[in-house]
Amino acid sequence: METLLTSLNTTSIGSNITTTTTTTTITTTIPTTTTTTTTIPTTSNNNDNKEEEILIPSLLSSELISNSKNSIIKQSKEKGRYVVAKRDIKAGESIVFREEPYVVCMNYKDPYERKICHHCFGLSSTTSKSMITTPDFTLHCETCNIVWYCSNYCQSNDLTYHKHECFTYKRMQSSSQFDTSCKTSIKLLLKLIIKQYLEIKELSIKINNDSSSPSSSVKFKDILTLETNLNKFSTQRITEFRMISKFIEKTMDKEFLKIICPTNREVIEFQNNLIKLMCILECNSHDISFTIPQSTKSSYEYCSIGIGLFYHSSMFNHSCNPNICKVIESKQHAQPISNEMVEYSGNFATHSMIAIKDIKKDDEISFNYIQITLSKVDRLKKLESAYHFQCKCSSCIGDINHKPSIKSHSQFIEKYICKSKSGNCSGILFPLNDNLICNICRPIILK
Ligand SMILES: C[S@@+](CC[C@H](N)C(=O)[O-])C[C@H]1O[C@@H](n2cnc3c(N)ncnc32)[C@H](O)[C@@H]1O
Repeated sequence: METLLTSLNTTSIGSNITTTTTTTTITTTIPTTTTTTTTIPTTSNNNDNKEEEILIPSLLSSELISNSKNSIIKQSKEKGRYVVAKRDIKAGESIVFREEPYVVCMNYKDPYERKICHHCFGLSSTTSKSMITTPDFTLHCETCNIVWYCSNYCQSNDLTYHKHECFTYKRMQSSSQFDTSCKTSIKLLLKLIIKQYLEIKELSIKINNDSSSPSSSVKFKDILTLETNLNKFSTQRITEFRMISKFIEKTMDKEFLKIICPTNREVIEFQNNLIKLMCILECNSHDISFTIPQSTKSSYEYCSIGIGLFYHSSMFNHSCNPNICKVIESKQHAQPISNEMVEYSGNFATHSMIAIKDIKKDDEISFNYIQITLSKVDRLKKLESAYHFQCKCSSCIGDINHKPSIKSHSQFIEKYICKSKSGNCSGILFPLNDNLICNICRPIILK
């Protein structure tokens, strides 16, 4: 069968920030989505031809974000939902603070797959200056040989997911049907399905125990409200999605599938849902990128090592002239948490959306899904093919050869690059409570 070249590739929705001293690039990646018609409210019901902006307070997503003191969600027919500043926001402030991924996975066959824990995303060494000399983990799944862990703790916690995905991983290795990036997307898709399964199971336990502990976190039903752009994908692409869907259905544990889709009708729904989920992942997933130490002294490279789906961060639209960027709290220094470091809970792929410019109340808050240093023609082409929209941002309207200024990015980096560790840490400082913290060396730096 034909290889799915670049299938479900993670096109980055992200800001690219490059430092001069190190090669740090902050890239947020939201892969393209396909939309499901039912759950996403549109403005078209009553205003078919009007480009009217409306607030959508009743929408799940906006309920989840409603606690934000910084932003509110609006919607237009042309741009779908988008985030708007509720008040003046200063450069350096966090817009969505410390959002943990709903699902996350390491890239398939990533060069660093044995040096970054597949569960917590912590690095195998917190001191090594070079990834070449950083030791490989020894703990791994001996059945599939795809997942590697920093500790028994992470391995046993990951089992909740891994026991359901291991067989598919194994089959994926010998399959020539899909390319590497497609296999990464399949990994993330599996996590999404397993998460759905775990939620169903959790719910039934709660019902049986008559427990009503409320949970405020993002749920699978919220994920289904993300943009899918379903009708905008080519027939060929949907055919590719169907192949992936069949592969997953064939390789996943039958008992497991029975829980998700107990009836025949639900099996068909499951197949259609997989297509929808693939669309959602394409339009909404983010690159997980870390600043990785290189062999040259004080040199770092920002590398994409995985992908994740972040619900709240998926509400931000793209602009080639962005006013926020995403910073991953790479937990490279997870283990040696000392008294002077913050207590950390959560996944190391947790990220923050940070203002890189002063933003005025009522301004749209957006970041760049793709590299803004590309030419306008290339940007428009990429956004259209990967995210299914025509960019009409200030940088795209006008001169065909115009390249957006990256001055604001460099200025931001200048100000928010960590200068600790004899001035060569090169992490990114992000706000935590009333302080700033470096995403690499993690000492608190008072604002
Ligand atoms: C991550 S979602 C952003 C939120 C989305 N608008 C929604 O309603 O859920 C990405 C999708 O939003 C739309 N989008 C993002 N930026 C846009 C822009 N500048 N203009 C028009 N549509 C945009 C595209 O359909 C894109 O695939």
